[in-house]
Amino acid sequence: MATATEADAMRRAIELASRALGSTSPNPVVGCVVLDAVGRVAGEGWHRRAGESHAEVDALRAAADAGHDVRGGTAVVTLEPCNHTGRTGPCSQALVEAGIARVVYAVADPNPTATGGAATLAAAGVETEGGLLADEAAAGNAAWLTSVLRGRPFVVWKYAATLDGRTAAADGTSRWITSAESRADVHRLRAEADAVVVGSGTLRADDPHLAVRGQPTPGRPVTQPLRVVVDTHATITPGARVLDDAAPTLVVVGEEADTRHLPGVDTVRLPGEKATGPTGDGKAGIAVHALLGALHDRGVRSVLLEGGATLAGAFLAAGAVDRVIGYLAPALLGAGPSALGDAGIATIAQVLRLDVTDVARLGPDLRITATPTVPATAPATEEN
Ligand SMILES: NC(=O)C1=CN([C@@H]2O[C@H](COP(=O)(O)OP(=O)(O)OC[C@H]3O[C@@H](n4cnc5c(N)ncnc54)[C@H](OP(=O)(O)O)[C@@H]3O)[C@@H](O)[C@H]2O)C=CC1
Ligand SMILES: Nc1c(N[C@@H]2O[C@H](COP(=O)(O)O)[C@@H](O)[C@H]2O)[nH]c(=O)[nH]c1=O
Repeated sequence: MATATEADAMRRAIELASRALGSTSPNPVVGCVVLDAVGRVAGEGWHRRAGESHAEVDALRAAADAGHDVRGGTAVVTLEPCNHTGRTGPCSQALVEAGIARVVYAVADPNPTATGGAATLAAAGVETEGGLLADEAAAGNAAWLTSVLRGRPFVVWKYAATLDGRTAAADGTSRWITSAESRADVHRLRAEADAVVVGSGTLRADDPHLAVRGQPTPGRPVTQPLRVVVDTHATITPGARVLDDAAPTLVVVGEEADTRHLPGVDTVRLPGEKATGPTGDGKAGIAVHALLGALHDRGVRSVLLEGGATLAGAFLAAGAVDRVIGYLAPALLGAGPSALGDAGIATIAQVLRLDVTDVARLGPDLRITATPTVPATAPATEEN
């Protein structure tokens, strides 16, 4: 049974892990607090980016640097210590060698290549306990856990709308619907995501930049996401703002697209799919799961879908939205595009219900975070 000190240490480890959101893919975020034999904090650590030290090794090093003896102590870690030698050595071995007597972890590692750390520790005589604050730790690692379990990135669909659900005015103007506070929060979402995705409609309407501006989270280094434009017919022009060098950009085009006007631009050709279902208009677009598969192959574990309504509808119809974040401004437009296009829902019996997980005030606006009550689905690929 974990102690209150260990629970406090786990809360701290979850906070430490969150500092690296957006920086560790394809790895998880992991935090670790090492307690000495009498339960004092000896060292803290977290995994900062793929290829760098894992959280346990980072915390052991911090303890050693501070001159603390951790023999007979306890490692409290948000994810089961890994058991494999990747770019760094196995953490289970490092903990054994440091003389750690007990390991408390939150979430078992579902990754087939890394799992088994708890068994290795137990075999070496280390007491192990899993499951402490597992729900909180899993929520902090939702993107990575989703990507391991579903074989595609975790998708957050974000939109900014008036109270009557409009995302632009009738003449197409949209800057700005939401407040400066809300927009700063969107830059935090971008920094925490591996990729930001928009459709070609948004590209043409807004010429968006999509990079992180400023420093959304004080004290945390800014990581830029991959900017992704879904543009079947390669309509993007070389002068588009999204093609500057502020962050990498990937242009996703159809198999037949002519990309000769885009020398030096990173493009990927993907198969199309026709919108189906009772309300589908039959127009071809890039197949959503092929898109997510291609991003996954590039190490993308979390996607921020920033619109527009048409692409968001396709993602929802494909069961590929895991979280919805709506920024609602106390303003009315009455006309103009709505937040969501056709999502293949034809009748009220098919309505997509959401659970609200958070409501926050950002300046004058409301931010509502919600998840589909029916979990988003795995990709419809042959291996599933
Ligand atoms: N306030 C907000 O939060 C936001 C507002 N907006 C506003 O929304 C409007 C643009 O939205 P919208 O016109 O819906 O454009 P989208 O950004 O949703 O782009 C839609 C286009 O994406 C391409 N596409 C490629 N694959 C797919 C697929 N599988 N499913 C659907 N589309 C696909 C299609 O064109 P093709 O196949 O030819 O490439 C399609 O027409 C603008 O007014 C913009 O200002 C946009 C984003 C956020
Ligand atoms: N109008 C609007 C948003 N619009 C979104 O922001 C994109 C522009 O990004 P950038 O060019 O990087 O500033 C645009 O294409 C659309 O996706 N977002 C918001 O948070 N609030 C707003 O009021």
